[in-house]
Amino acid sequence: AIIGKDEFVTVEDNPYQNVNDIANPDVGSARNERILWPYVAESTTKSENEENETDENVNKDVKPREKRFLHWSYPQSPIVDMMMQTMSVNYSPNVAGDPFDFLRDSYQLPEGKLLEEYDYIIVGAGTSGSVLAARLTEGKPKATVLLLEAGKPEMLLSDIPALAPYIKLTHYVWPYTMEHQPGVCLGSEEQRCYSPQGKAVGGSSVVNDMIYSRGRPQDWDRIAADGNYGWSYDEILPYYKKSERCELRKYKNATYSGRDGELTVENVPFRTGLVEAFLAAGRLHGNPTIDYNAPDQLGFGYVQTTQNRGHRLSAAKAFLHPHKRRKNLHILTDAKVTKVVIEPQTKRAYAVEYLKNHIKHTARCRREIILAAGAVGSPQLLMLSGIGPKEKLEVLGIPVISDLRVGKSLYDHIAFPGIVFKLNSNNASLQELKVATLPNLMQWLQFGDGLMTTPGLVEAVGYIKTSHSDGKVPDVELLNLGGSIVSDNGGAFRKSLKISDKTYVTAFSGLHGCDTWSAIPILLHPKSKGCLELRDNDPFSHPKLYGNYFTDPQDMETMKEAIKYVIKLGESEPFKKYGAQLYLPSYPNCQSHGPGSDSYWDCAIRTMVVSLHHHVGTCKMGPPNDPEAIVDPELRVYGVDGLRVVDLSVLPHTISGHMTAPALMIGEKAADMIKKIWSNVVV
Ligand SMILES: Cc1cc2nc3c(=O)[nH]c(=O)nc-3n(C[C@H](O)[C@H](O)[C@H](O)COP(=O)(O)OP(=O)(O)OC[C@H]3O[C@@H](n4cnc5c(N)ncnc54)[C@H](O)[C@@H]3O)c2cc1C
Repeated sequence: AIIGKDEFVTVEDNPYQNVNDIANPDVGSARNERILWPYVAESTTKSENEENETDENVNKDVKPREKRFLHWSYPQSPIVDMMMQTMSVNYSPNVAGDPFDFLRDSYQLPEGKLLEEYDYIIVGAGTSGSVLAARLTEGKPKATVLLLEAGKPEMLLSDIPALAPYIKLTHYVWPYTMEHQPGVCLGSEEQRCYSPQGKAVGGSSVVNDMIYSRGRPQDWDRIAADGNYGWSYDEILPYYKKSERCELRKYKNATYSGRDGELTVENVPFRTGLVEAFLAAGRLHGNPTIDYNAPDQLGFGYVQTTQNRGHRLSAAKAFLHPHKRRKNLHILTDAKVTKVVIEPQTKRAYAVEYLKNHIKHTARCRREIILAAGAVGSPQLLMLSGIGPKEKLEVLGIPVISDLRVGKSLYDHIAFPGIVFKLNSNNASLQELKVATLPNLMQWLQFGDGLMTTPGLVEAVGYIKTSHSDGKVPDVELLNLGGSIVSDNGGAFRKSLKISDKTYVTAFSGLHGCDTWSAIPILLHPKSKGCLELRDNDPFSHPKLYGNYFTDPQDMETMKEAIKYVIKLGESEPFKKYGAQLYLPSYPNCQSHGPGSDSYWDCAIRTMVVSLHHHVGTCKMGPPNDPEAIVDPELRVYGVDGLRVVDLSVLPHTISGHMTAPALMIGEKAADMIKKIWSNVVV
């Protein structure tokens, strides 16, 4: 049964909800009994926006739950391939000496060897690079593409949404750490903020939290108004729609959603009751419950994710895996590009150097080299290849090809995961001991639903404008969790943020085993500007990343206001039934500040601030008269022929949302621009 507005599932009755079960009670309950999951939900709360939605309509929209084993559409490893499709072993290793290679997906060269020369070389099979490669190799005439990726293909474990925090601790990331900044990230290991990026076929989409959000129309219109033709919201919307296959329960027929793309966007099939409290608290404070990607509405909404029936859908799985046998698409994994080779006289990029199995290779290209190595990898490669600030390159002994301000701007979304409410309930929040069970794993394997589908605890997203916003776009996002930083008792969640043992244990260990709730405020448009520099001329060194967080004092004020807003939500009526009490951690370095005082929050923020790893701006896009621009609005590098950058590094500043959807959109748009330019050339 679905209960009425303003009523809530009581904590004692039913702490958890499985959305599919609610929609299909007949199918759901029987199945759940069989797979031993004890917390079968019977009810949920209707939001105000769901008033018109009859139970019948909801049920009609939701696909019946099916077993997945026998018809899984994109198997994840050769072993699974083998189990599901054939009885014969057709596996040959990708990387000699990698003991886990047999568990990973594999990308073999279709005819076993590389070509002498390619039409396009793409560096980085990440979020943008995957979609770009897929589009450039589809249709006719058949252009040849070499896609070079430093990381490895994904595997079954990276498919499980609940394991997102763990994946960030594996070799599927470049473990970048920001340079030390006094007074910031005081609670992080070595007092340095951690900012990993994905290193995998699929890039950061293999390690991210799967949240799908597109930013506000005004974000894109602002970018266009700065002289970037083709980037207004109306012009980019078709590219968002092109990738998307919208499977949202309520909004799949929205005009701004895509239905025929490869990237499934769906709600998480599992929710705790806490998300209803968050949305209800939002409504009480004037935030309607909406589709937060709707261009004309601002408010709170259930999280939308890049999952396909409860499995992570990385860019690789959506755009590369289905085309791995295309003869004109050659994908090399574990291949780290070290340099773009540019003819010094003509300034034309014609080859890349890369290392695979410790052997240096050169790959040549006829038309274009496209860097899609991400907001850290792409500027690093440009500078190693002689494109960057002259004075810096000369110091490092790198011959200068084009003197551009590469890396001079670096923006990021930063967040504060330290607001925790203690609940006087049992089983209201997600706790690792209850999530990480064999029955839950079996449920996920069989049906792709249940607790394993929760993406790093995130259940809803809200956008607000503080008194510091420009009035046009929200300046804060709230990430609502079905738990908090303590939900795994100091395990992968806080380790993936590199919060130090000392800080964590002193501040939070008192909450171990307790039910908790948290919402994380994120600064969407920090004014503080960071930068990126080469550490040296070794392509294997990590570049220096300077966050310069809170160097503009307004950022601190915005964050404090956002924290107060979350506290207001947590103290409002919908959370009363959970007995929610704000917990003020005693951080080791903040003990001289009265708990809850303004200076306490200042200190707490400086201790617990974390990066959301949403770097942008390092290869800024801009018109020719922009002295900071690295690429033009068609993403061509100024001063060099045959070289583009196609990833998030080109965005001039942050947008009001997360970054996967924009990275895919950039890949789609770039593919169209490139195809158009070369459309008259016969291969
Ligand atoms: C831990 C984490 C969580 C996140 N959570 C979310 C979220 O929930 N929702 C959301 O929308 N966004 C999220 N993001 C952000 C988003 O996933 C990324 O910003 C986006 O995917 C970046 O896309 P990209 O194409 O620019 O780069 P990437 O996807 O990072 O791709 C770059 C690729 O280039 C490769 N590469 C780099 N250098 C070289 C080289 N020299 N040679 C060969 N290959 C190279 C890398 O290995 C990588 O595979 C998260 C990011 C991270 C890291």
